[in-house]
Amino acid sequence: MLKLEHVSVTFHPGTQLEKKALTDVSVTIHDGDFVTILGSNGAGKSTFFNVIAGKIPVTSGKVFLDEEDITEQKEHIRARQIGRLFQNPAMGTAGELSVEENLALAYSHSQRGMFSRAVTNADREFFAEHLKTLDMGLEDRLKTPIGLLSGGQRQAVALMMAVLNPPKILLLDEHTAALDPKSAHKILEITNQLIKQEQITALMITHNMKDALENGSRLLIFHDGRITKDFSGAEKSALKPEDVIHFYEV
Ligand SMILES: Nc1ncnc2c1ncn2[C@@H]1O[C@H](COP(=O)(O)OP(=O)(O)OP(=O)(O)O)[C@@H](O)[C@H]1O
Repeated sequence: MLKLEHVSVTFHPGTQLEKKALTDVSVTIHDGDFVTILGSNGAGKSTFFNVIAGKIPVTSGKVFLDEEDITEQKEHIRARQIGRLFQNPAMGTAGELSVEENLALAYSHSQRGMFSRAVTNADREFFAEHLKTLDMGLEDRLKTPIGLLSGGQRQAVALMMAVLNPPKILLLDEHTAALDPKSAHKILEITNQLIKQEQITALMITHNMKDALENGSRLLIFHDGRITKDFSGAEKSALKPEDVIHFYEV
């Protein structure tokens, strides 16, 4: 369970550049939730993720993961329990290293808290077995430098890197936005498959309203640094794009 209590973030406080990015955000994300997140540009969605990941400090408020207060915990420590994917698949993967070396780096860090690119035969088999479930032929490209893969293939590997040792929380930060429609669809399909298979608690920021409505079990809408709507269950299922666009302004 992830809980934010009265979290506010103000950038450059007390200066002319002062900007309140989050204002008194309180929310509980339950185990097994798959939360999609919508909101206009500058609404505070990425700041919300940065607070959860420990990339930026809160100005006030608290963050708890499974009852543990992680408000002051450093980003690299949280990274063992909180996975994150970005719009650009190049972020979080090392282009010059092979697919299997990238997987080994992620796996060793999540398992033992240290980075090792060494790959044993058992690792190779384990990685191939997992990649096979994606049905993209990536199990035959273990030795390929990841920088030579297409954006969609690279994002699929990044996704696998994030879930090989399933994190408590998976943050998906517009992770399909830079892909062509077919690849974006495939990555979203794989995302759903892995979340379900590994029972991961996930949050996904998207600007694609259809994706936000058709995926996940809960929808949060951000506006001006606050969560202004929180839909789940049948209420979420009944939502239509024309309902949602109205909430961007509220
Ligand atoms: N490091 C920073 N320094 C100063 N202001 C910032 C910083 N990061 C974000 N902001 C500001 O905080 C507000 C919220 O930004 P944030 O990136 O969280 O919005 P967002 O909802 O993710 O937007 P988008 O959909 O455009 O990615 C914006 O006004 C932004 O300009």
